[in-house]
Amino acid sequence: MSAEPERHEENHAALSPTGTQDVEHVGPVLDGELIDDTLPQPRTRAASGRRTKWWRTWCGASGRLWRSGPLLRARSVAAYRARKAPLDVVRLIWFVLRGNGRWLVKFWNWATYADLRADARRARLAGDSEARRTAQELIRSDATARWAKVGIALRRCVITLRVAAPVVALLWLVDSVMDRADMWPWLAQMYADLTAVWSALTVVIPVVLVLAPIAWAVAAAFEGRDRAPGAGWLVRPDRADADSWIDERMISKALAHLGISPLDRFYKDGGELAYTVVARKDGDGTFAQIRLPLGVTADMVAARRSKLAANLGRASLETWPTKGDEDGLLDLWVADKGVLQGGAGAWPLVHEGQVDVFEGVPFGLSQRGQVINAPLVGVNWLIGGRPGQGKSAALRTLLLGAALDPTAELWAFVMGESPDFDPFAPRLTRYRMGMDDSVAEAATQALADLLSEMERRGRVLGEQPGRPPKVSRKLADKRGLGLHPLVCGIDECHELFQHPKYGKKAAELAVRLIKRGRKYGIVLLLATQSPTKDSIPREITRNVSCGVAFSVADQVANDGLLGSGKYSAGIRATELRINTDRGTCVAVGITDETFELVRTFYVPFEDGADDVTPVIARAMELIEEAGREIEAGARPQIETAAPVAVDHLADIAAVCAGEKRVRTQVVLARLIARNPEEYDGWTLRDLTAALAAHGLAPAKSDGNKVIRADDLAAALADRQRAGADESREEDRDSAGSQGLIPDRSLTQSPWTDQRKHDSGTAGTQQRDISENPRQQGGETTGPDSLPGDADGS
Ligand SMILES: Nc1ncnc2c1ncn2[C@@H]1O[C@H](COP(=O)(O)OP(=O)(O)OP(=O)(O)O)[C@@H](O)[C@H]1O
Repeated sequence: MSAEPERHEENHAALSPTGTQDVEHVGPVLDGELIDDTLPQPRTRAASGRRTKWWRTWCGASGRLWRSGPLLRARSVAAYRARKAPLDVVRLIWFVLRGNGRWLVKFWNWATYADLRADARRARLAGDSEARRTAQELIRSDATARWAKVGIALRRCVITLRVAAPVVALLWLVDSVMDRADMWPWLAQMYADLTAVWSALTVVIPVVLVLAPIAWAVAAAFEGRDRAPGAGWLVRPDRADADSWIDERMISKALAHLGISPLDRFYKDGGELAYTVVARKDGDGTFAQIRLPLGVTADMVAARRSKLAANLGRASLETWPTKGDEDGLLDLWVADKGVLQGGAGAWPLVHEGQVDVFEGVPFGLSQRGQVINAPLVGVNWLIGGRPGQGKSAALRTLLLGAALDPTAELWAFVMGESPDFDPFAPRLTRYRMGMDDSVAEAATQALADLLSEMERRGRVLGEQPGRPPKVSRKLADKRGLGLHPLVCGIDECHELFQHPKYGKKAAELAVRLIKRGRKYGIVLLLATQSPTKDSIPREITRNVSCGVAFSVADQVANDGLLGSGKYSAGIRATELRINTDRGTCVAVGITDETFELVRTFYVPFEDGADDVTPVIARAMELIEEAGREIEAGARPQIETAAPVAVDHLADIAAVCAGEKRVRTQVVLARLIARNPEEYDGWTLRDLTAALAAHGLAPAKSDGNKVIRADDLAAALADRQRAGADESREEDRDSAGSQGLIPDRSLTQSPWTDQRKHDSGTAGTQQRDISENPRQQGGETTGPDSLPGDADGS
């Protein structure tokens, strides 16, 4: 405290000038302002606040950018390259040296005709004097030609020198004796140009002298590089699987160590593989297509799949070397590590949605991670694999999809005691489950009925305008025709085909159906544990369009399900591990790809989890909304489902009556007015097709398309004549037995069968449709007639 006044005085003393006592001395006066820092300082604070805010934003943005994906990748690649730099430099030097070495060898081989000499040597060892002489003559003639070329080149140099030297000497002489100002202007100009050229050369030559060795080194490094194709800089160290990331280099390396001798020779000779499709991301993996060198086929690579998988750092299941369009083209798809272990997720239609079976049913995820909409109409399916790997679940998914199409009719037969399809009962027109003979009999009868139905459908199709070759959505929607999709699933079908009493017949019927039913909207879905030639007829395995193999034990089962030759082509369900890969299958025919590795959707129905019943409930609602129902009484019989065929030609003639020619649009309008049920929805195309069926075509009149009354009259007369001839023929052949007499059971209509089975197996009472099949020990509780319209149309 006492120190303060003293310091004050000292300050005063320091400020007082000497000798002036009575003047009050103060320090220098400074202009200032009293600032009360307790008061707010708005402007300064706001400005600095803005600066801070801006700074924070900038820091945040640059931080985000710094941590962003591309920069992170660029940084990690840069850091990786920096770490590798010393090694890279050493490698580069080695490449340059090796490149020069390779050039030397090439030059030596060229200069000494090493290749021709080798030919001559081989010929001598083989005792082929003719070949040896040819090689020696080639060496001689080549040497003569080569020296001749050298001679010509030398002569040209000498001539050039001879002409150029005197000119240069003369120019130098003139320039040294004459002043440029005294020269003719053109001569002076020429000297000026020459000087300019010379100055340019003095600049360019040193640059070239510096660049040439660099270019030489680059070219030598290129020549001396590792011969495995694929760019090393593609390595992505930031990836978790950087050690096994797939690019051309990795693939080439992996192929080089398969132990295929022609491939090894190819690499030894410095060959480089040609990639017709470079490695690129394809769904959940990488795809590349490689043209294999001489002597190597895709099958040879496929046969060494596990070695290839090991070389690529993958599991066998993740490595798919298959034959491309040609034997020498290798299609290679390699899954991202571990990706196939995840399931396909929930079935997309489990909670909502409807299906058009003509468009397909969501079946699973392909190896590319895309949803596969599996075709149903126009194909047949054979699903197989070891027990408990997902066959029934896959069949159930397909049938569930079909159930969500209100126009589809579903039949199901389970040749064993399994409740897998019980929840379908309300939606099934026929359903039998069990191991007894009656189930085999019912299934065989169903196949026979399907065959009869197929024949009926063939006739109905033949009567349609333009004779369409197959059932389309449009035709399937025409209620009265009875051409709706009819899907019949048989689980554990080997039990049926091996049945001592019905097996042979069932197999025969199934083969006929598979061969011919596709066009008529009749689909057979077969599932089996045992796809051998004894349990499934060869003709079935040969003719099904969609083959699905879950984990199978051997090549026989594999090819039985997927088609012969598939195993050797690398399409192998044997690689699927039992239980581990449950629900994953190899499928052919379900897309345009040669094969698909499918993780199938799973709709649970086990251990108290039941997602199937709600879907079936929805399917029933859809049927109701569409005005259809599955009830025996309201169903039309198959045989009578086809309406009385409408005579299109007669109708057209009728609407044109009294007029010489009528425009096609007018004819169409009149047809619709005459019989809307038949002609509503017809287009000019349908009309043209209906005419074409009788050899007619619209004519042109004043730029319009017309139908001429004369043409119609002639066509009607022709038809009448042909009809008369036909009936005469029939009279002659009164036995009416041309062609094969179909088996009796084939002539029975499904309806007849349904009526028969309405009462269940022999001795049982007719069941109420609300009965539970389980209570019946596998009896059908489903309604047993075809879906149709509520109105019975
Ligand atoms: N796609 C799938 N995803 C996940 N799990 C599945 C899948 N498919 C089937 N599973 C599981 O596998 C079990 C067996 O399936 P499923 O009954 O369909 O096999 P299966 O091959 O028909 O057997 P079996 O030949 O004995 O009838 C199912 O209970 C289910 O747990």
